[in-house]
Amino acid sequence: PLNNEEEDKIPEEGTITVNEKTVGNAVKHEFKTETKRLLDIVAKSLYSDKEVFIRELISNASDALEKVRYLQLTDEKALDESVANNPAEIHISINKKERTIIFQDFGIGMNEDEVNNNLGTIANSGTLAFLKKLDQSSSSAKENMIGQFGVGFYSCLMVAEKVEVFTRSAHKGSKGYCWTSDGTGSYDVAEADGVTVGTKIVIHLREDCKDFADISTVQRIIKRYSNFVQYPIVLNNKRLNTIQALWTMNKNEITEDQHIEFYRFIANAHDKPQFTLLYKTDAPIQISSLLYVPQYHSETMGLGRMQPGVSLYSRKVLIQAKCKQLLPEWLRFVRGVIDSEDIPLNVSREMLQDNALIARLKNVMTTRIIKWLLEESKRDPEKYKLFASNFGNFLKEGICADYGFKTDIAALLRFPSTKTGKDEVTSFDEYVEKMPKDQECIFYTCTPNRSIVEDSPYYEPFKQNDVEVILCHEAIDEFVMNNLHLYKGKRILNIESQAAAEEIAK
Ligand SMILES: Nc1nc(Cl)c2cnn(Cc3ccc(Br)cc3F)c2n1
Repeated sequence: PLNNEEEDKIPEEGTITVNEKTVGNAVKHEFKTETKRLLDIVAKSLYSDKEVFIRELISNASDALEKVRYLQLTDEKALDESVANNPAEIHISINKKERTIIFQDFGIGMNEDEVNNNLGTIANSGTLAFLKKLDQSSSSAKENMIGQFGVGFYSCLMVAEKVEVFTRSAHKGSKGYCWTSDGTGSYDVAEADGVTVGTKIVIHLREDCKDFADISTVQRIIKRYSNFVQYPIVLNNKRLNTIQALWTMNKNEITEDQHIEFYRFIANAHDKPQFTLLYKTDAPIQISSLLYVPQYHSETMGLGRMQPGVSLYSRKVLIQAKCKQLLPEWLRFVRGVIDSEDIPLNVSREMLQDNALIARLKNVMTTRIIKWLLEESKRDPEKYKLFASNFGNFLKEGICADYGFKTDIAALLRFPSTKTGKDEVTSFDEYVEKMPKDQECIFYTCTPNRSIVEDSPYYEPFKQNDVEVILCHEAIDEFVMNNLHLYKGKRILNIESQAAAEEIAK
């Protein structure tokens, strides 16, 4: 929610005027049937909530700015002179009275062909084929860029009773065009004068979508989805996006204060992170991630179950906040961002459920997080001991619930034993390392405290043979040890079991 002075700061009235004039007659085009079907699919299912049209148009504008900046660097002389004086910004202007929201970018713009084809391109590849490709994990970034441009734009037809697009390509000598449609069956294209290089999209909102002409609604949506877009987003003359997408920077460029600020922003937290991981990889999928382990967590204070806290981004644009499918439940204490350009921007909440790519992303990230925690345990054993004790329950849940990573998670556990000092702990690896050569099992006992073990008859033979016994004080430990059952080939036995009595009698 906006606090008052901030609300005051943004003028109510939009500042983008529409002075373009069409020249000559408009050419009417029927939407190809494929296009119409795609329109329906997009309007009805592809987007879980209408508000994402703002994200989509901002993303198109950002891509368009990227393209013109690239051309300025590589082929300056091909560009219209006016380009050099245009701001590399995205302007959004809303007008409550007229019920309009206008997006203007000073990007690469479109020529007549693109105006006609960018919408058609994806429909040409067939609606279902397109949607299947959208869902495929292998689709490369450039492929879904087309999808991005085309489908993204469609989304504004979900909220519009009429759309006017004024665009002029940045390439020297290009004419300006005006594309208009009410999203039903056809669209008009006409040449236009007075068009600035780039693209201006004037959306006349439907009655039931007038909220998108409300300043605080639009500000909230932009902050939520597009807060990390690399170009300034100016809403009614107020610059919005300020926090940098830290995860795209290099590790040594980021200060600890930036981490703390970013962590508090994305985790909506007030503490500091105790562990930080900046992880990027290009194969098997492109991932840029910045993850944090909080200092504290709410489950110990019985304040209810922590909600998963990692958000899914694609090229700095939010896809899904606190996405449940990104990590297994037992890692719900991890906070941060996972950004993958291979995820189609338009993927909807439903598609995340069984998306093959998401499942692979989850596997890669779970493996990397376990490795990260193991590294932290070696970097600072004392600090890690505190983490293992405060967050041990999450790890133990991972062993009981999460197949495939049991042994790796077990290596992260820390327990006292009959050989550790009072406040000391040991690990399975340490236990196995210290074991006599001929010992083949790991022994443990579940006991409320250490002193009870000393007098236990079961412990007697282990004491005699100076065999270390792991001490488990938590109820869940019995399940953990049973579930684990083996650690690196060593059976894990409760000293009260028959098997243990046989082992120690050898
Ligand atoms: N902002 C922006 N800039 C550029 Cl360069 C392009 C290229 N395609 N698109 C999507 C799109 C396609 C057709 C129509 Br009509 C409108 C529209 F937004 C773009 N949007």
